[in-house]
Amino acid sequence: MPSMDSGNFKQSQHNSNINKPKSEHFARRQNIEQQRKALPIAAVEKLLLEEVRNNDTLIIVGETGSGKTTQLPQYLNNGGFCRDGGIIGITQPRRVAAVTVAKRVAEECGVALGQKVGYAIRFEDVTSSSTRIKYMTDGLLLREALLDSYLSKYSVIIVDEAHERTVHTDVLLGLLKTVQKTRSKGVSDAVKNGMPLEKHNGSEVFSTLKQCRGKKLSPLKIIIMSASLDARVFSEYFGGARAVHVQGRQYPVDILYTRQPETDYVDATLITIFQIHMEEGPGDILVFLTGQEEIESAERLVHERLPQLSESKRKLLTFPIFSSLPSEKQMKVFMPTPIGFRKVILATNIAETSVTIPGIKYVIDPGMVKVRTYEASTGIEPLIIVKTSKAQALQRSGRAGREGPGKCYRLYPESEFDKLKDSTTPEIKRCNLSNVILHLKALGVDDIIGFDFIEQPDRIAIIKSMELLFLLGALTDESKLSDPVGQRMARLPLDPIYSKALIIASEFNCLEEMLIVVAMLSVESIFYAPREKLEESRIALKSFSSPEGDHLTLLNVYRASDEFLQKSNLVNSKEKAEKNLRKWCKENFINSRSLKHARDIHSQIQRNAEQMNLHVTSCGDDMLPFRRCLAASFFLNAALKQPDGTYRALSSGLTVQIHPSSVLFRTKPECIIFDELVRTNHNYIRNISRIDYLWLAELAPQCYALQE
Ligand SMILES: Nc1ncnc2c1ncn2[C@@H]1O[C@H](COP(=O)(O)OP(=O)(O)OP(=O)(O)O)[C@@H](O)[C@H]1O
Repeated sequence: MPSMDSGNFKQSQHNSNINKPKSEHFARRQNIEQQRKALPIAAVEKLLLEEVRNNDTLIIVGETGSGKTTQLPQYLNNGGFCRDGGIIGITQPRRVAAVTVAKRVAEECGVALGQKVGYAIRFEDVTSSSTRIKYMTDGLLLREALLDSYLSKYSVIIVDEAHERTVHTDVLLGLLKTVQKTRSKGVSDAVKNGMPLEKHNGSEVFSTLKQCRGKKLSPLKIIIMSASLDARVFSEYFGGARAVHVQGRQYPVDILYTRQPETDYVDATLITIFQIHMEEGPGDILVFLTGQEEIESAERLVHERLPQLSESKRKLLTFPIFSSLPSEKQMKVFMPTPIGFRKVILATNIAETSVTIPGIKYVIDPGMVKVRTYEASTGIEPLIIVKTSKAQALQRSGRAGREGPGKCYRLYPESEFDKLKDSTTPEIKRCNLSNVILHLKALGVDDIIGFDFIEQPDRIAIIKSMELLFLLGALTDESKLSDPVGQRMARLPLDPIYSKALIIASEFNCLEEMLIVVAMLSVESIFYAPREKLEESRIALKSFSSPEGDHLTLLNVYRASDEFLQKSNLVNSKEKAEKNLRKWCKENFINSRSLKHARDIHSQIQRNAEQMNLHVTSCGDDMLPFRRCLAASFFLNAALKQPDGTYRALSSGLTVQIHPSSVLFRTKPECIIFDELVRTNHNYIRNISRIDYLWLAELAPQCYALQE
């Protein structure tokens, strides 16, 4: 076993064990040490190190829970791959995995988080100059590449959970391939030029090289990892890279199927939760649902049914986890369950890979997932609920059996499992590519169609997205990133239309308003209207609503909540003021979780805007500049009223209808812009504002012209 670095342990300020009695702390460390030794991967530590030394690219496939994510980076660090200050970077598709795994590994190493072991996610960097093992999201590493195109501080990059094939993972793979080639070329050029090379860990290190701008670079080691990977695809992409399999799983997981298909999977989920609770032994339950609304309604239903149980059986706690939940709330699911209680975690696929949630013994998997799709012909990105792939089902069951034997209840017959797709369609094949293109252009990749993607995105989707970027002014006639609009848009972590709105809002003197509106548009449903209180919720909405539309209505809600919070802060503690705000939200039928998320996004994007020297000024009481600014940025989503009361979306020609939740549902103005198009049984448009038709030709002449 490699020796554990306990050097920082005693001085650590942040170490969670610091106040624990010595004996308790010692027992926990011993326990962790034993757990580490028992992991299947521990038996092949030396072998894996040899493989990494001998291969610049390695693919590792191993069962869920075998120890890949937590152990391999530690083995590499102990094996000398961080000598000379190199960092081992491990990417995860999701923030929650990056954070929780980093915490666990810091604990295993006995160091304070942010020292030897750290993490970085968008807007949160818990690393320091001594960090050697760094967990991060794949999106974050891509952003780092904008600042350092050689990723020169990394000696090894591990792309974890590569089977998920997020759009960020796919772009990252292409980028890493180029970086690896450039860095290796640096070495071979150095050899050609007779430059002395030092041998170290099987890699050559060179000290001065013009191509690398004098930076000390070693060839980059790339490791692709997952439990459910088609190793062949990745191996071929990396020119026949070596693939190794880590055998063995830690604890068995019993898989149970239903006899018949379920007609209502949410109801079947509730029945299964209570069945486990009543009939099975101790252990927490992890449930996979498709989204915030489904989770919140399942949570309500669990609480409605609890009083029907005997008093001793009512000790059931529910915890939701989905991506738009503020991170401190997400972290609650990782807290130990109080003695005598059973915890039910209602999660989206955010908890599907990499994470270990302590206490989970039972997993309920209805087999469904919500995905965004993209129709290049109309530019619509509908969210649809589809069946999971086999790879996802495997990952979900893998969340049980991490601390002991577990059970996974798949709410569909076994014959259905056999029919599932092996893996999920890569996101790059079903998403709007404008963000990817913006990013690649900012990285200096001009020929997008020629970029070496692991799987080529649809050509029409590329062309459509380029067209969109051109119309937004992000690309020049030569398809280069424009300066400053395109350059600035690439720096903002938002959808291109929102980025454009912020950039031009500073010219219209309404950036203060636009920052709020973009933050509010970035979260799921601010308003909620329970069926039994529809009339009351309508009255509440009226007190905020603006005759100009939903954007100004959202602005009114944000400002009213801000005013309330500020007043409350004057006479209360911070906690009390926040509690009062939640009460205020409830009274006004506002989703307090979504509002909190919007407040976080607001402070983040305001910081971005200030860093870019954009002027954060307000248009005051005159909202005309703000509405003109909406027209100048959302012009691609403009629509005109038809005689029958429906609308024609001007850029796609689609017939659309105003969603009943809009404040303009009854007024139906002549010309509008909208934020999104949702496809149910109708093409509904949501978040709408009234504009003047003439503004389109004036503010977006690249798209619209006045007819003589
Ligand atoms: N936060 C944690 N608390 C308790 N045990 C943990 C924690 N994180 C990891 N473990 C233990 O370490 C084991 C290995 O976890 P690790 O994430 O390294 O596995 P993995 O092979 O990467 O799995 P996956 O493919 O599911 O991500 C887990 O099965 C669990 O027993």
